[in-house]
Amino acid sequence: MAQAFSEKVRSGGFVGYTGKPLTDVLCIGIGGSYLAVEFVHEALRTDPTGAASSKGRQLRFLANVDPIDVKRALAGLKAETTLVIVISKTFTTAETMLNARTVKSWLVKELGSEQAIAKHVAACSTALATGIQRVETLDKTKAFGIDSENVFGFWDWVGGRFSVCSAVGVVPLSLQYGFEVVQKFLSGARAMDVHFQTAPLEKNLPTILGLLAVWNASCLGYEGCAVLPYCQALVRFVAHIQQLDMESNGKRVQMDGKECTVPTGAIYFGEPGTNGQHSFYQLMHQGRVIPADFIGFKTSQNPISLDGEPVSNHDELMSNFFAQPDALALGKTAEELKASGLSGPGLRHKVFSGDRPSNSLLLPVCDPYNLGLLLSLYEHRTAVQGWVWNVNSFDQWGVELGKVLGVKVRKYLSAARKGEADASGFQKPTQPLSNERTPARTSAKSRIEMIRAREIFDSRGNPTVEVDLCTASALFRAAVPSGASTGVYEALELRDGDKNRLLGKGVLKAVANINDIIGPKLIGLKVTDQVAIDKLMVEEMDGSKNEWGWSKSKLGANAILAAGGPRGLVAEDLPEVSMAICRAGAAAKGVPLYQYIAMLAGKPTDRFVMPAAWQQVPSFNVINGGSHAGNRLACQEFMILPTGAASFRNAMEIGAEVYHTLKGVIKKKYGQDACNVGDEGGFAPNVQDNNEALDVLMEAIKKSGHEGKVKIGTDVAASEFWRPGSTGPSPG
Ligand SMILES: O=P(O)(O)OC[C@H]1O[C@](O)(CO)[C@@H](O)[C@@H]1O
Repeated sequence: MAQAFSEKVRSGGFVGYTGKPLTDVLCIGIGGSYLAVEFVHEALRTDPTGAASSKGRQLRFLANVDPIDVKRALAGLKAETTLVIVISKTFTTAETMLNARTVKSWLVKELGSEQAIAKHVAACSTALATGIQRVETLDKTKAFGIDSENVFGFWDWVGGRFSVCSAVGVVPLSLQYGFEVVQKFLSGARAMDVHFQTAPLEKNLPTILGLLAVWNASCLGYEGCAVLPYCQALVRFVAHIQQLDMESNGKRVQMDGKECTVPTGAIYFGEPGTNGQHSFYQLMHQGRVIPADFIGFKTSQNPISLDGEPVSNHDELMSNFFAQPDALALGKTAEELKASGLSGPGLRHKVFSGDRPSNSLLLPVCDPYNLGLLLSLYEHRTAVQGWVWNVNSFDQWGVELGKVLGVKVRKYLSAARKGEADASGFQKPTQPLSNERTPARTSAKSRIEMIRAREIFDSRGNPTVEVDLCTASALFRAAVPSGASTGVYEALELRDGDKNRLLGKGVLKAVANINDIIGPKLIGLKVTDQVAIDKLMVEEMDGSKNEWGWSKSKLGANAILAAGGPRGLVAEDLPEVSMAICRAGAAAKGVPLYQYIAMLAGKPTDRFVMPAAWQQVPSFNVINGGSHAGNRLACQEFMILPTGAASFRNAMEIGAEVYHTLKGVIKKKYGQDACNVGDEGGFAPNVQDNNEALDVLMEAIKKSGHEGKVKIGTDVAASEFWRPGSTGPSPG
């Protein structure tokens, strides 16, 4: 079937939707439905027979679900002349099916009709193998629009990584190189099958190689295995062997379900020689012991001999092929180095321990037949190891968990793009990553889209941090109070300490911490996830602590506060309340800020002293003491709150009237100079104690005619005047 189809396509008997011959083939498949086919294709590309039989044709692969791979695979292809082969044993593999749908949409767009799919898409699957699967898979391929005539089956007991000799490899390779070339490849594979089946064990190559692999991994404990083809045409061979061996034999339990008692499998890697020599061979010679397979060919696919050169280019290559295993095995002792005249401190660096195992496989030439031999040799070698270890080399449960979790993440991403999505089910490191990865930032109102900080100056001329936080719908701005007084429980704000600028009080470091560290981590997070965000900033990103608790000294309390936790109370039972995020959170919830903060703190709002009708009571800071003034008053701030006002406007009027009446009272009692104001605009008369300040204030309230409508509030800043061991406030 594959032969007839490939011949028809190659001869122009089967043409595309617009009647043009199909000269280009794009294979869509992954893992075992891709790697070996690409390896053989790469190897045949420069084989003279392969090169001749594929003239004017292209074979390409699309495996990775990364859309970049789509771009690369389609670059320069014309839909009219392209035949797509969807290769999937199950016809369900997520990456393959998405890539197939993507390319299908390209075909339909380019060719202008869904009908084109029957002419431009074929499939290799377990479609025709057994009754049930035939029906199931043919349904799937049919639903995709593929003509059942162009579905090529193979047996469902063939594992993907062992499937290149089935339709999986035969269809695309025959299309590219002609069936005759592929037949030679198959006969090489068959010859190795027969050898494996019939040769006595001591001469049985796959058995010997398989046993050596077990010996190296399980008895000698070597974890790696380097596959080193001295042939550029085998550039994708190692990738295939990596899957073949690691997916087959990297197992934890044996066939009977019991735990494996020895390590199984190995870490396969490699590069064609001599490239690898200039890369990882250093470690193989003087670092870890890594068993290696050297693969070489007596004759090159592309022989070159230059006049005047001592050897041909292939001989040059093969000199390395022969030299490297010797270097690994024999090494070089210090004595040998000394005997050759070397001495001094550098000598030890030139010692090679040797005794490093390797196999050397020398084949005649890299042609279709020998490629078949090589492929089959490694397939059987893989099976031999599995039998010794008593593991099932033909299952791959290890890839399942990631697939299942991938489905969960996919669901999350899909929901996040549409609106709300909850990342809390993921591991901690995955949560911010998945948020970062969701640029739609989902529910426009509630996701942080941008955070930008800057240095500003407060009313006292002190630099402080201001933050702009944007969601898709609004900008929320917060500036950090930069206090004159510092409570002992306060977290530690970060100042630049550069005495040449702003007396060391600059906050450019804190600003940079927001712009470069905090901000990027918060993009995409929900503004209503206040507690989690504060925890993230305070505990994970900053992480500093002092005797009182989280001190925020690393990133700076001022940096964290602008976006995150409060100026500083480190007491554990207080919620970390962010300013900018908090404002955005309140807006997202549609409640006033005070109510939102109370909600976060788990506190009721019924005792808030504000009329329900207008919600906000201005608080006027009218008498200053403590660190805010140079008087003897210990208490830092006395405030008036016009809670009996009829409206906000009325409250402002009352506040202003009391304030100016107070000025008159103070002037009369203490003189004009007592009307000077303190740090925050309150008067700073030279009163002797707190009671006297309250008396002055009460007099002003009465005099202004607002008695009964105004409450008095204070911010005493107690830790500024109460020192441990002292018996009372000082001063005043
Ligand atoms: O051929 P399918 O069914 O698309 O599967 C592709 C690959 O995915 C795996 O099942 C898991 O990686 C491989 O074993 C297989 O080769």
